[in-house]
Amino acid sequence: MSTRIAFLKGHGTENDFVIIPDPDNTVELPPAAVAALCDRRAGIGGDGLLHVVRSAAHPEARHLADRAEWFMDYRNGDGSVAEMCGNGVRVFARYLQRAGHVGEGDVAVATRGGVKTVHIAKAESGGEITVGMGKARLPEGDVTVSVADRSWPARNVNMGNPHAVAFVTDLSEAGHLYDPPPFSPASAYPDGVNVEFVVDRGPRHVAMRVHERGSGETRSCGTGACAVAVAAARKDGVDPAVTGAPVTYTVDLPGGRLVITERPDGEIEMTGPAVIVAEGEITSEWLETVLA
Ligand SMILES: N[C@@H](CCC[C@H](N)C(=O)O)C(=O)O
Repeated sequence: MSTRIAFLKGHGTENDFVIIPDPDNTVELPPAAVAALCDRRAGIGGDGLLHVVRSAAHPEARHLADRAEWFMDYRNGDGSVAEMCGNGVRVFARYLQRAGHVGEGDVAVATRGGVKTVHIAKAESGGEITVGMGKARLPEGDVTVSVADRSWPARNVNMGNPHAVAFVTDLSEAGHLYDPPPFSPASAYPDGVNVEFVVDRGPRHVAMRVHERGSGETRSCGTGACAVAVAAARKDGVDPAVTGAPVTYTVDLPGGRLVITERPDGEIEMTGPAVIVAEGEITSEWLETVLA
């Protein structure tokens, strides 16, 4: 018997996602199914997938159910699991709003990186979505990233997921980011890394490209933009914990603009657009064929 699985498609600054609403956690999504759904030619297409599940119905989030009704079970486009997705959690909140599960204002979302508070602004004030991303960790130690025969020193920044931030003189320097940029030492990122290449655009303003772990080069990465803002601030000699004042960076990405503020207590907020583009149904015959 054929069943149909509802899906939506959304993006945040062109970091795009297949969204699978599944409140009771009944849809099986093995890595091969996620990769097939995210395939841009033979599937729906996306940098990643947002599996929308009630926290109480998911073994990884049950313990968070009293703090956040919904769990973002995030997957990369290759089917791998990641701790956090900054654009994804904003698109996730937009889906909850569209489905009538939440209204404008604050919503708590459980992620593998902890509970995040997402604020949906009123439509009349632009409707942008802000997420409290938590604090950055800056592990000590030199890191190097390479593309083809070029190498750059990079800053190790952890936003719940791992990042290597390399400042370059021109964004074209990194060439084609088809493959994951090799890094050293291997011990810096035992589970792989997202790599950002960054240029200055002016005071508190940078632009970046990113190669995402598990997805390839994408047009935006929210956790990456936060990692870049923190690395840029430290490079500019600014640490809100020392100055006692928040600092805001504008981060331009190929897919749009994100605004990142780091507060004196280390908490980081990211604001940007989040859009639902389409909705439809996946046929179970297709999924079965793909998984056979
Ligand atoms: N696009 C995301 C990050 C998604 C996870 C990342 N690829 C990883 O494996 O850590 C974002 O907006 O933060």
